[in-house]
Amino acid sequence: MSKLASLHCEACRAGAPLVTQEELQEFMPQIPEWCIETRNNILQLERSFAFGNFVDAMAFSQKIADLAEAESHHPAVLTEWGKVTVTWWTHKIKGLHRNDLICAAKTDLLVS
Ligand SMILES: C[C@H](O)[C@H](O)[C@H]1CNC2=NC(N)=NC(=O)C2=N1
Repeated sequence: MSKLASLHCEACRAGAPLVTQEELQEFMPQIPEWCIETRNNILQLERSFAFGNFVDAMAFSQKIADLAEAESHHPAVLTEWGKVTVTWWTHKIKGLHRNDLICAAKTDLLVS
């Protein structure tokens, strides 16, 4: 298990620090399948997962929901036939927080 995946989220609060470039350089190698996207000037972590059908995609989506509730940190999830796209960012600070890196790493562990 990566160091990131062993961590837990802290409570989201306005004014929390955005993830730094140094933190990105340190942690992104632990989540190599994830891309950093910028939408409406908000940095987001995004990865797609492939499945053989819709039922498996939905089951994986439920695992993500369970993770989100456990960490009180929630992604955007697009569930399609054979594909789930997961996007993590922190709404309160309109950008990336360490929580998002942690949840991306934990999301990778959900793939059976
Ligand atoms: C009250 C509740 O804990 C907060 O609104 C949490 C819920 N989950 C969250 N998830 C994400 N991704 N960003 C947030 O700012 C956020 N805030």
